[in-house]
Amino acid sequence: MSVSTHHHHVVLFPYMSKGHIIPLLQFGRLLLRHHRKEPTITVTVFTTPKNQPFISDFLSDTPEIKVISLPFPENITGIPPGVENTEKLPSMSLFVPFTRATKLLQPFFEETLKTLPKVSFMVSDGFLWWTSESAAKFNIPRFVSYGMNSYSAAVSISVFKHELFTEPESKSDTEPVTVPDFPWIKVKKCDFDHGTTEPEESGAALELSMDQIKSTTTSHGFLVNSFYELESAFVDYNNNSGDKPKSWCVGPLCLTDPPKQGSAKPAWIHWLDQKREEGRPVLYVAFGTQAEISNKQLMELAFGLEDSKVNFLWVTRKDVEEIIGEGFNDRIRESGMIVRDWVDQWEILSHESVKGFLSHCGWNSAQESICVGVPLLAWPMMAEQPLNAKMVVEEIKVGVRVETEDGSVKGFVTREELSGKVSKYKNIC
Ligand SMILES: O=c1ccn([C@@H]2O[C@H](COP(=O)(O)OP(=O)(O)O[C@H]3O[C@H](CO)[C@@H](O)[C@H](O)[C@H]3O)[C@@H](O)[C@H]2O)c(=O)[nH]1
Repeated sequence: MSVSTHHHHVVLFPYMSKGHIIPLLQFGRLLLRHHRKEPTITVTVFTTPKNQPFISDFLSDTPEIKVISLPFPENITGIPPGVENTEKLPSMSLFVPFTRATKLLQPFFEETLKTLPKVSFMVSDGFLWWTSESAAKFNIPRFVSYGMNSYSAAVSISVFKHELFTEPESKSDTEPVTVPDFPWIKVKKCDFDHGTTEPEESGAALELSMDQIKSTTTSHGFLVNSFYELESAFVDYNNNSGDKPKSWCVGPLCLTDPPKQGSAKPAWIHWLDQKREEGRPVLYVAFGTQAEISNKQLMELAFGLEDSKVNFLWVTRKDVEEIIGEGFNDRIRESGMIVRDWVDQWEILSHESVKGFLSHCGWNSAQESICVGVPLLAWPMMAEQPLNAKMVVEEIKVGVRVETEDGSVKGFVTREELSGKVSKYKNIC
């Protein structure tokens, strides 16, 4: 198959986690939209069989994007058979073996590349470090994307460059330390999640990070799902520190989501409509696709919401009633709705009834909330979420932080803290 010289073919390869898949699919949509008048671009997305249905469904408005599945590796120690997405991992402590296993896709990826029309450029996830080797073999410029914003990248780079937390005796987990390149920002060691708390696993996690960083620095560019005006000082910092590829702000990618096409309204939208008619503001509660919340913490959250007397729509992967026991659902029948389905979060956040978002501050969720003008109650749990929460609260000033009992990111949040913050927050939103 040949293509004209004016035609571009772009390959997208997202990491197998919905928080990473969604923005890259939105980027694919954006590319096609720019070339709608004169279709001169084709887009191919690579994934694995169990991720394909979600991707095809997400792209149902854009059937011209081709999706190719490569067989996900089998018999990986610790990874249950059939798990091809971090959402299905029994624990996020398996992040390193799961991510390492993706390298076994490389031969299939390269065999398939040979059969495709010439690729103009590739955007692959930073976690799939090995795709930069494939790109080099085929002479394809590779752009890297991690799904994170420029603020968290810049703060992490500065902390790493100045070795802020490398001296073992230097800082406790929760002691605030000034970031040298951004003296108005203070961070704590626990703001930087290395994916594991086990010392024997931290070597493997560090090695994986180093491979990912190395492949990033040799990439052609860095795509950031954000916009320059939101975090210009941090975009400039990233682009002025010399040795890395230039970063390009291509967001907010959530704005590429197509308008709803007259499909039947789900029950939670009806519920939000009803709250609008009653004139009751609603707090939306959701923690993305991979946060791990213990049953004890989940109960405390439920009681905190109940105590605060706020109207809330809570989207969760857990069976709240089974964990809390009978009675809770009856008590909150008037004020709360708990949903265990996949929802259209953008549709919920855009609803007039939703006046606040209790969020883990995954970057997609935080940016979606910023875009629709819904203030955040920031409860970061892992990955770069503590930095996103800091940005939202201290930099953009569109949120209030939920504090843990011991000040650490992984610490416990009490019902009193939650109900207190929700009440305080009700007054500002
Ligand atoms: O029922 C649901 C659940 C989620 N979403 C969407 O799924 C995405 C979730 O992404 P995000 O809010 O970023 O959360 P995570 O899934 O936790 O994201 C991971 O990936 C992000 C991007 O790299 C990181 O910022 C996070 O720390 C990391 O946990 C968002 O677009 C949501 O709108 C839905 O539409 N419906």
